[in-house]
Amino acid sequence: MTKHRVLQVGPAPELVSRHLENNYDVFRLWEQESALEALKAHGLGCVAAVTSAKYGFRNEWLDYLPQLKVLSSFGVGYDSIDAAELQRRGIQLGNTPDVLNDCVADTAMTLLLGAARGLVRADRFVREGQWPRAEFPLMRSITGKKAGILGLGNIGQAIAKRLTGFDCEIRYHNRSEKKGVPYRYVSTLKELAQWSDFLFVMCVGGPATYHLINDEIMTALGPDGLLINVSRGTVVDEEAMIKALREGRLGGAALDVFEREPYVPEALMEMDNVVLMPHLGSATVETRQRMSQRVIDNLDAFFREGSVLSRVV
Ligand SMILES: O=C(O)C(=O)CO
Repeated sequence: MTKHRVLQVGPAPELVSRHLENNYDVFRLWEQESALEALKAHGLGCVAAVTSAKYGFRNEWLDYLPQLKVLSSFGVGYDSIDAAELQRRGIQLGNTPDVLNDCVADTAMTLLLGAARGLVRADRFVREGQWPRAEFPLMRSITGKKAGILGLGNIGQAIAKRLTGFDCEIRYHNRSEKKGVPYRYVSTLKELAQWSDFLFVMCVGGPATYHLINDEIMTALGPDGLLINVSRGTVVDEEAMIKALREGRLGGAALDVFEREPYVPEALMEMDNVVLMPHLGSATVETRQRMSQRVIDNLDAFFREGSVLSRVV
């Protein structure tokens, strides 16, 4: 039986790459000198493509992929892919939701605990031999505090569940109120920020949420407030955040995502009240294994049954 031709946009985890090599006729786009030229020459036969939230997918490629029927993407976020354009062309898009909820929520808690209690600073303090000579500053308690969540989807709810264990009071803001959740809805983001000690950003990325966290929101969160972002860097106005942190209008920031990854502004690296992670939200062996399997299952299900399992469009 002839194998379906699959366009692989970027390097993938071993499990995915091995499955593709064993079951499909793979065209490895990232190894080509010019993606567009390569697609002009070889795109015609590709019926499927595999990418990730990180590598995304460019609309300009679609003109050279007339037989493309399905795109399977590694990651829950798809702001780097134009889902509406795929839908318009009748191309299915599959992603990897749910299998990473707990892991991303754990990352959010790691950032909260690390930032509020000064873990990174304290580690540096010990390693640099400062302990015998100096007093480490008092940090902030977590238990019983007010936690706001922007975006109470499945991951937001997994964060809320963890915060409950710390006796935190939880409120949230979404585009609309969510039925059947035990947390209070706040109708404006500014009001939520004003109320919160910690504000978790867990909404989707893309144009609809671009710079939702702006100067006004950070000022509302205030000089003792902590901003935690595990969604997309584009949701936070990075320049405004740096200014607010510098001027003491925002207490601190704990960030897994940035506006121009992997570039992180120098100004943030110099700040003691900032904790930085290189987009590791779902980066554990167990979770990446489950995400890899979903990428494979989405693709195989399409060819077996005509529909991906986790369908975006
Ligand atoms: O899956 C995604 O989109 C992520 O960014 C996980 O960190």
